[in-house]
Amino acid sequence: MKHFKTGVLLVNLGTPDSPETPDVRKYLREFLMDGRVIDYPFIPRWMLVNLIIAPFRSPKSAKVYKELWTEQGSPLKIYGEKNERQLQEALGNEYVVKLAMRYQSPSIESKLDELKKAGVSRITVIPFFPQYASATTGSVYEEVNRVINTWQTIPEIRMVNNFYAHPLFIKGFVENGRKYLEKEKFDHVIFSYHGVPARQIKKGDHTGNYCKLGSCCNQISKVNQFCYRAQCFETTRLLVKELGLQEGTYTTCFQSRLGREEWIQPYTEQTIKDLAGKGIKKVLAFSPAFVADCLETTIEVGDEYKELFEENGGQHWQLVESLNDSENWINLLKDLVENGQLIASK
Ligand SMILES: C=CC1=C(C)c2cc3[nH]c(cc4nc(cc5[nH]c(cc1n2)c(C)c5CCC(=O)O)C(CCC(=O)O)=C4C)c(C)c3C=C
Ligand SMILES: [Fe+2]
Ligand SMILES: [Fe+2]
Repeated sequence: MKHFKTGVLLVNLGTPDSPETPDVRKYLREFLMDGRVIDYPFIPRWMLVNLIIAPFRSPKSAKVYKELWTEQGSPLKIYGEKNERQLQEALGNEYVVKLAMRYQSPSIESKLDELKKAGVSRITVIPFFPQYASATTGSVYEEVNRVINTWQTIPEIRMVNNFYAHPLFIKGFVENGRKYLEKEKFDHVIFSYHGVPARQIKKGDHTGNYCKLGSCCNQISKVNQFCYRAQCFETTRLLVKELGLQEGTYTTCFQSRLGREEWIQPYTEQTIKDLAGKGIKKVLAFSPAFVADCLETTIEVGDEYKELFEENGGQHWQLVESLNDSENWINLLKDLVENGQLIASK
């Protein structure tokens, strides 16, 4: 029997082409005009994005992107490109590995086209989001389907949905965090995940009334297996268990709220103020919704939240780096390609 190659499409969110305001504006427009990110009808979404967010936010975001940018470019993209090479090497020449970005470049369409031209007989799509959200994983699925639907011949496609409970994902963050925990004593550990609007979580509840965004998210069951908030809590539980943290010494919270709508809670900013107000002085911060360090980890958690903590009386704030180009991350990607995902934990 002849063997044909398998394609692997790695997809991260995307980043501006440069940290200059026009490129940041172009990125924000494409990103926020996605109906899964700002899920308003087209006209109100267009007005909000083009008349309010893009003009006012772009120069401010460009300023922080300039702090993040390195000589090689945006860390999110640099790590993604390195992961593409690392995974290709780990999998060998039976596979063709390509990296795409959901927004800006390189596009999903261009990379699927390259896989088609390479003659692959099946494709595994791995969105770089540990926890499923409609705004991220859902959006990658939608775009992959849109492109594939234009093809005459549609190959076998497998799409990884999540890996928030995968042992290698947990191991990666545990090993990164342990380095700090073994060196010094922290008063508290924060697990800060990217937030989403509360309404979007409720929209994803297929029963219509199970998720109250409260203690219902404290365990994963058949009913809420796709709840982003519940998946984040599950990641925390698994990390806490492996790290041996005591009850009351850690908090799960949600960062990066945009706009006036309610987002999932507790908010990271409020958590930081509350902890500092209680006399907590030393905090170790994990950001396990991201597999690569980016604006949201390095700048928001690493710099801005550190500043907020110190302004409120905190003394020491330490960010745990993401999986980036680590061996654990490449082993996890290899396992997702070869064995599929493990849904939830026991
Ligand atoms: C971890 C997964 C992510 C979810 C869920 C998510 C939801 C989400 N994000 C916005 C708005 C913005 N996000 C921005 C940056 C950004 N977001 C993620 C990941 C998730 N977003 C990443 C990896 C990044 C960083 C990219 C980088 O270049 O380093 C930004 C842009 C930056 C800024 O101006 O603050 C916005 C805006 C919404 C509205 C949303 C849920 C609906
Ligand atoms: Fe985001
Ligand atoms: Fe929930």
